[in-house]
Amino acid sequence: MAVFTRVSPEQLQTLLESYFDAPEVTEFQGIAAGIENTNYFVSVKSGGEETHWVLTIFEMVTAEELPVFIGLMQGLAQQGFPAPAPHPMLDGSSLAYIEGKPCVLVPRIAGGHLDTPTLDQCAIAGDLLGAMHLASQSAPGRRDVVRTVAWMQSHRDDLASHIKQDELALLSGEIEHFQQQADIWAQCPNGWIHGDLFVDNVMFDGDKVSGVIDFYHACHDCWLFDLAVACNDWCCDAEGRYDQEKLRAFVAAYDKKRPLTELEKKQWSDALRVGALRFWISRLISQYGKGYQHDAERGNTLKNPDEMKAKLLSAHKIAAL
Ligand SMILES: Nc1ncnc2c1ncn2[C@@H]1O[C@H](COP(=O)(O)OP(=O)(O)O)[C@@H](O)[C@H]1O
Ligand SMILES: N[C@@H](CCOP(=O)(O)O)C(=O)O
Repeated sequence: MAVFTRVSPEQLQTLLESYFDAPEVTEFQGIAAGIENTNYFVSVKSGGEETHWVLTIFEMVTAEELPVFIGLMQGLAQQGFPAPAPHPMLDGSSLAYIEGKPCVLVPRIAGGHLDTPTLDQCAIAGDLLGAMHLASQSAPGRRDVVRTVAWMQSHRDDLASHIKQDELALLSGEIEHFQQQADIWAQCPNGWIHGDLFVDNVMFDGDKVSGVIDFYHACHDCWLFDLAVACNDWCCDAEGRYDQEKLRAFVAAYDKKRPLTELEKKQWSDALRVGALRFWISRLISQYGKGYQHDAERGNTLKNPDEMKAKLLSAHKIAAL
């Protein structure tokens, strides 16, 4: 369940009046999926037209952090990329508040996410990610990467007493390996990355992509990491078994859209390792970390860190492109 903030019909009406002329709410329903924010489906009639939206209330992301994400989504949408750009209010601003929390109203995307993508759908996602990287070049704003070596090291120290010795050794070794390659990563093409292009963040309506959601991990980083994070989910199962055909299809479609450099091709296995490492750490933090977000009382389901460890270990065996 993911409705952490309850909104009354009166509160919703007041909010919608800042977006629409004489709005009449025709649908208002909490969305069960999701683990971080509160989301509601909202439909509104205004000026004789009915429109469909998702109201996202932010539980973790702060009002100070949001403008850069809003600018990115709006910039991508202007380029024709299917990002649900926050709708501006009548005064032109896109960041609203409800119950003292920041919120946005975004267009409702048709369809839903896939369960297990096919080969063709992996190719579609590869093309989509390449398109996002190209389109984001003209998007405004900048957000520095959060999951740096320093971030990893500090969480490794917090996690040390919770995980097994061999896991701690693996974690430390991988962080050091990543750190030693800093000069190489600095030479890889970079820009805005989605940062979390898992299967559940790409919506399909029939055979076509209808939208991409959850841009709240987006930041400036190596594009190859974004490709790796996506492939670790789209082309690899929970036991860490890569599907080589899907991997080839995903990467080939991406490469066709945004050709990979020779250095990126060489770094492929290392990128998959870093991609898995970052999410292994974030899932461990959710489970054990200080001030962790996904506590059981809120009804959250923890994502299994072992899956990311398995992917990390398998990524060692993936050849260069
Ligand atoms: N723009 C949208 N259009 C349609 N459904 C959406 C939209 N945004 C979110 N959702 C729905 O809400 C769910 C939770 O959204 P998500 O951003 O993944 O939440 P969280 O960050 O809390 O995990 C998604 O799985 C999807 O079903
Ligand atoms: N995709 C990540 C979780 C991201 O969390 P969200 O709340 O931003 O959807 C994972 O699988 O670990």
